[in-house]
Amino acid sequence: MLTVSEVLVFFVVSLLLIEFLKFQWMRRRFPPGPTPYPFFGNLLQMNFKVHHEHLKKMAKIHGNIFTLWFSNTPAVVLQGFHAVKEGLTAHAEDVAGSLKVLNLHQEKSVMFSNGHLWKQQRRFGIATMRKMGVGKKDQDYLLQEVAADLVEYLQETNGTAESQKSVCATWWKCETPQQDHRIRNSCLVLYIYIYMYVKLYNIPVYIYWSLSVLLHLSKFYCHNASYFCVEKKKWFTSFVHHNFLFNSYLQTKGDAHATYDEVNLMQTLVDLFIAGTETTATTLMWALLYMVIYPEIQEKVQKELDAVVGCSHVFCYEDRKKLPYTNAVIHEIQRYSNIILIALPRASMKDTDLMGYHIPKNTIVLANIDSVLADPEKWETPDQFNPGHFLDEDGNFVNREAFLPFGIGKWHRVCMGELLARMELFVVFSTLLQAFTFTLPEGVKEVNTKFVFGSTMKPPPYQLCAIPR
Ligand code: HEM
Repeated sequence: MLTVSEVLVFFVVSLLLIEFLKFQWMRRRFPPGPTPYPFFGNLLQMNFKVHHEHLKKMAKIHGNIFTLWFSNTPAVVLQGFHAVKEGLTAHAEDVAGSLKVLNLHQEKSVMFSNGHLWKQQRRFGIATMRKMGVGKKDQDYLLQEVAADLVEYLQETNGTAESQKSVCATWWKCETPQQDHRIRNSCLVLYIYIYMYVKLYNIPVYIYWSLSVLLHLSKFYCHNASYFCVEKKKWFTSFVHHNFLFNSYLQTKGDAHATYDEVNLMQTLVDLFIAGTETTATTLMWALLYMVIYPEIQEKVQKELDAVVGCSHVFCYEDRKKLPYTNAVIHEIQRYSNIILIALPRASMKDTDLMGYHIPKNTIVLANIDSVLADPEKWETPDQFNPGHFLDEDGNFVNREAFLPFGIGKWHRVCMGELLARMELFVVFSTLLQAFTFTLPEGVKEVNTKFVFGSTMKPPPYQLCAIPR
């Protein structure tokens, strides 16, 4: 006769065995991958997070396309340039679904929508950005203003250094009321938010300030943001009502299949805030950190700026063509800092074949951008900061096909703000390096460059000095 505990053990073992066999049965339809454990899938092997180092190890064992199980949910990972390119261009239409198809998100706006709604919102967003001057001279002017304000701000904050005008404030000392270091670290990000986006979208400063603070400090992401929109709808609507963007949105109403409504509008704005603010600001933070770590590269950039355009030049995006070294450094900053390790998760819209494997409909597809930007088959020195990756033997700028920090594909889910971001990075970075030399504060010898894992990979908190040139 079996005791109660023996029955229990038998029951648990049978359950585990059934789960294990179920996994094995389901796995046969997917690309290979590490063995999933009952209930957890591969979560235990991954320490419950998708870390690029884990993915690298798994790709070595299972190849450039493999399956991970998040509990019972399979995700196909594309690793390295060829797999990512094949998945996101040759099969772009098939894997362009957002996670809505898996019922994980409410379908609204751009990032988390599909089909007609996504196309219409995305097309509207791109057209509106163009209308507002993105990619044109108008945006250059705005960015020049932003950059000039930033320079002025840095010049003014030299108060903390008693003896020297030359030592400008260490950046986190800008006016933060709280002492929480995370808030202090956010300061530069917020500062850049305000200056860039207030001007680009023509919205009153205090709105951007409060929204940025809310988004950033309260971790007001995704569903929280929609909650925010719904709860604060009246307030929000009254402010966007006066805005150019809202007006142009309303003008497009009247189409029988139109997806333009206030909730979509607000969610699109939130998407643009989230996707467009932290990314560029984080890249700029890496940019200055690398200039401090590689002073010889900083010096070379400054020499090029001085020789080609001079010290009082006001930069526009077109200037990049005359400044190949500076342009190469900015590209290398993006490649090396690699702030978004994995593209937005997508889902297969139908059964499809990818690199010889069958991918069933509604499977999550993760394109590992990090593995592309550090693909040893595509970069001469993937683990080194080397602007030479983007220069030919004569010092001319060269584009590299594996440079995909914005994703890939002319239309399908590739970053909507790529041009805007490129312009921002070029104009702000060049202006700052023309005006200042960045160094470590006195007494600081070492800098930690191990990124802080989050929605974007940020540098750890650091301090630097901006010395006027
Ligand atoms: C350095 C700056 C930036 C980087 C590295 C970056 C990178 C990316 C990446 C990797 C994706 C996912 C692409 C994919 O899944 O294939 C993305 C999507 C997106 N980005 Fe950016 N981005 C940047 C700046 C911006 C800016 C300035 C904006 C807007 C003003 C923006 C708006 C968006 C939107 C709306 C999406 C979702 C597109 C869709 O689902 O159709 N991004 N970005």
